[in-house]
Amino acid sequence: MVGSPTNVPAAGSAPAGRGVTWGLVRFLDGHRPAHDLTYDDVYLVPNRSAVESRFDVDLSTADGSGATIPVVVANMTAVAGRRMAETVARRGGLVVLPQDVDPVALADIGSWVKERHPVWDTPLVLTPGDAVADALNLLGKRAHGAIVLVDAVGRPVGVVDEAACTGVDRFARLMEVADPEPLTCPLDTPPREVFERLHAHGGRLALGVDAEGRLAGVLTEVAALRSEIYTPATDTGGRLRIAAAIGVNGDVAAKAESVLGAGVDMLVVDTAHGHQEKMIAALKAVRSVSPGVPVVAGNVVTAEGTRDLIEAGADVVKVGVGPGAMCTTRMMTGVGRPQFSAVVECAAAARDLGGHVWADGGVRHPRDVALALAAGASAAMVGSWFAGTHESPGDLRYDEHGRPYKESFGMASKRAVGARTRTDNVFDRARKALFEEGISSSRMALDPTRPGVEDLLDSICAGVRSACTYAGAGTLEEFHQRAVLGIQSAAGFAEGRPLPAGW
Ligand SMILES: NC(=O)C1=CN([C@@H]2O[C@H](COP(=O)(O)OP(=O)(O)OC[C@H]3O[C@@H](n4cnc5c(N)ncnc54)[C@H](OP(=O)(O)O)[C@@H]3O)[C@@H](O)[C@H]2O)C=CC1
Ligand SMILES: Nc1nc2c(ncn2[C@@H]2O[C@H](COP(=O)(O)O)[C@@H](O)[C@H]2O)c(=O)[nH]1
Ligand SMILES: [K+]
Repeated sequence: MVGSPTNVPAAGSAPAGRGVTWGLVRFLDGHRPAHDLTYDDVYLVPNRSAVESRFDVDLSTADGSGATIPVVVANMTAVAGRRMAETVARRGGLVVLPQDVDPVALADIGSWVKERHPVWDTPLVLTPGDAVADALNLLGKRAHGAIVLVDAVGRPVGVVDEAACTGVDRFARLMEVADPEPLTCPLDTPPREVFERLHAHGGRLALGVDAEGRLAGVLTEVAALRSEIYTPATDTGGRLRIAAAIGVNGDVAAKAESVLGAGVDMLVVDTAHGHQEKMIAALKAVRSVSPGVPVVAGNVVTAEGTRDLIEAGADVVKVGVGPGAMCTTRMMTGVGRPQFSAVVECAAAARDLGGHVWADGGVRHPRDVALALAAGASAAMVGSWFAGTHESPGDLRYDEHGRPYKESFGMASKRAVGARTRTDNVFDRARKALFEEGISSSRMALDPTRPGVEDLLDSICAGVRSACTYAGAGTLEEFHQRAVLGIQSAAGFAEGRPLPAGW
C-alpha cells in the first residue's frame, strides 16, 4: 500500500529525545504531518552540537556515485554538457548527460571529460592575431572570464579579459590589448601557492604550464581557494567522473552498452513514469549487460515504486514527479507528490533494501538541498537553477534591460520531444507532440554576483555544511539521523526570506 500521513507512527514510537518519527525522519512534538509536505512547508531546528567548525563536516555521499558533495546535475539538454560536467566534477559533484545525446558525441564528451585536469580549469584559447570580436564571443563560455593567447606551439603569450576588450575597436588584434606578462606556474604548484602568487601578482588568471612551457590549465584566485576546500569526484584512475542517462524505449541493452563504452561512471535509466513495466524490463536489460557501475532509475514518488525499481536492479532511485521548474506534469495530469514527503517515504523504503535515493527537482535554494538530505536522500539533483550559469550549454543572451540569461527548457517539452523524435516519421512525431509536459522556453537569469555553477555550489555546500553543524552532524548520514524538523505556515516561510529592499 502507498504510504501516507495516515501511516505515521504514533508519537510514542519516537526515538529517545525530541519528537515523533515519520518514515525515518524526526519531527518536533506536535508536528505530526497531516498531509504531504514540500520543502517550503518544513524547517530544521537546531540541536546541541559538538561539531566545532563547518569545515569539519564531511559532505561525501555513500551511494556509490563517488561524489564528494551531495549534488547531481540533472540530465537536461539546457543544463548538462561537457563544460558543466568538467566543472562540477572538479568540485566533487556529478553531472548526468541527457539521453538525447548522440552516441558519437557522448563518447567524445566522455573521453574529453576524462582528459581534463582534476585541479586546473580548461582555458579559453585564441591566438595573438585573433580579433577582439572573437574574444567577446568566447568570454561567456567560462566563468573565469579571460582568454589566453598562445603561440604556434601552445606557449602562453598573453591574457585578455572583458575589460581589455571594452572601448576598443572590435577588429583590433588581441595582442594589442592583452596583458603580456601573465603569471605562469608549473602544473604541480600547490593551489595555495598559486593563490598567494596570483594575489601578489594581481592578474586575473594563473596559467598552468607543462614541462615544455605549454599552456595546460588556468586557475583564478577563487578557483585555487576552492581546490583547497573541495575534493574532485574522480574514478579509480584519478580522472573526473561523469554519468549519462538512457531512456526505456528501444534496445535498452544496446544503448546501455554504448553509454558504458563512453566510459561513464554511473548509468541513469530515466523516464517520466518510472514505476511502469517498461522500466522494470529496461532495468533487467541493463543488468543483463553487467554494467559494472552503479545504476540509477526513476522517477517514482512511492515506497512501492522505490522497492520495485531496487528489486529490478537499481542501486539508486530517482524521486520526484512534478516538482521540476520546467515541469507541467502536475498541471496537466494532477499527478505527482509534494517533494519532501516523496523523498522521506522513498528514502525509508530504499534503506530497507540497502538502496539510496536522489531527490530530483524543485531545488531553488541551498535549504532545499539540506532538507532533501535530512529527508534521507543521498544527493539532490538540480536542473534549472544551474541552467542560468556560464557552464550550461546554451548561448549567453541579454534581455531588454541588458541583463544576462540563458534559455532553459524541459525534457518533456515540445522542443525536447521534437529533437528526440527527429528521426521518427512525421505522423509519429505529431502524435508524440500531443503529450507535452514541460516548458519549451524559459529565461534563467545569470546572477551577476554568482554567474558560475561553482558560485552556486559554494552557496549550496556552505548552506549544507552549516545545516549539519546546527543539527550536530559531522556526516550526511548523521545529519539524516539527527535532523529534527518542524512544519511551518506560508507566513513562517516568508519570515525566513531576506528583505533586501526593506518593507
Ligand atoms: N520528474 C518528472 O516529473 C518528469 C520528468 N520528465 C523528464 O522528461 C524526459 C522525457 O521523459 P518521457 O516523457 O518519459 O520520455 P521517454 O522518451 O523516456 O518515453 C517514455 C515512454 O513511456 C511511455 N509512457 C507511459 N506512460 C507515460 C507517461 N505517463 N508519461 C510519459 N511516458 C509514458 C511512453 O509511451 P507513449 O509516448 O506512447 O505514451 C514512452 O514509451 C525524461 O528526462 C524525464 O525525466 C518528464 C515528465 C515528468
Ligand atoms: N515534468 C517534467 N519534468 C521535467 C522536465 N524536464 C526536466 N524535468 C524534471 O525536472 C528535474 C529537474 O528539476 P529542476 O527543478 O531542478 O529544474 C529533472 O531532473 C527532471 O526530473 C519536463 O519537461 N517535464
Ligand atoms: K513544477
